[in-house]
Amino acid sequence: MLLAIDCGNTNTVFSVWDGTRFICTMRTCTNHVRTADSYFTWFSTLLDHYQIEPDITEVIISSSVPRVVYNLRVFADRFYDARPLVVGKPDCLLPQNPRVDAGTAIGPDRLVNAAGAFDRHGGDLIVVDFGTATTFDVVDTDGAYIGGVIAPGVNLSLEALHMAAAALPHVDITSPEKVVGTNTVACIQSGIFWGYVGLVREICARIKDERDRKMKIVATGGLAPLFQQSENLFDALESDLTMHGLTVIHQFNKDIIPPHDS
Ligand SMILES: Nc1ncnc2c1ncn2[C@@H]1O[C@H](COP(=O)(O)OP(=O)(O)OP(=O)(O)O)[C@@H](O)[C@H]1O
Ligand SMILES: CC(C)(CO)[C@@H](O)C(=O)NCCC(=O)O
Ligand SMILES: [K+]
Repeated sequence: MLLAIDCGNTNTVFSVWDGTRFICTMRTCTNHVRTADSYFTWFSTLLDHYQIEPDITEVIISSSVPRVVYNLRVFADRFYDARPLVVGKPDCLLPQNPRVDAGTAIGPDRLVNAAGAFDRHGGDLIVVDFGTATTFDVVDTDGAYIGGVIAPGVNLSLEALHMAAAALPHVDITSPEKVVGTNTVACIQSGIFWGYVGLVREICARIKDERDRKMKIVATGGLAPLFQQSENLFDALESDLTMHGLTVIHQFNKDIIPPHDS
């Protein structure tokens, strides 16, 4: 079985793929001081809890935080005797090569999203991911990642207001019914929610204009459902898009490099 690991700047997600479906998904905070032993303690405790005994033989990692990769490599090697594929490293090939400015270190999560979305929907896509950052990944007709947009994430924007303004409390995102808030919390919620609705609409419209073609908008990330329920901004909503992309990239590398006998 395959263990797929997606390390974002806020959360790290482990999912076990049995070849047909994800049999479990576990989430922890991203922390570069976490050791291989500590990942295993956390992971095996949850596997015990769910009474799952997966036969993990392969590991793939996508990490937006370069510093965590070392300990995850040690984790894969020590506990599963596996040499992980790491997205963005030269030995991890992508189904389609990205077309961006030379020297650009594209976020592995964006490459993975592009591969996962192309596998499910074909080309000419905008993938919107509501993570620590809100990213837009543009996928060309042939499935290549060709660039996109990076905006601050929803929770980051809420936190920034609280941090910078003495009188503004920490507020959780919600979809307000009205635009005009009649208290401080409602005013902030309105600014963030409707502000992001506008941001998503405007950026997608401008990408379609610039590309001069029809494009499908696929959304993922924790807050995508909130925007979809209220405003129907996306053509598809897929909570497992990054994990799916990891299985696609893993399979692609397996198919082109058949395992040795012996
Ligand atoms: N209704 C909601 N209100 C507030 N937070 C929410 C809500 N629904 C989901 N979330 C949050 O969304 C987050 C999951 O989002 P996701 O995994 O896409 O991004 P992330 O972990 O924040 O970012 P990254 O992947 O960059 O680490 C979780 O932290 C969860 O608490
Ligand atoms: C934009 C984030 C933080 C989103 O997770 C990540 O993809 C990243 O660190 N990207 C590097 C820069 C780039 O993608 O162009
Ligand atoms: K993410």
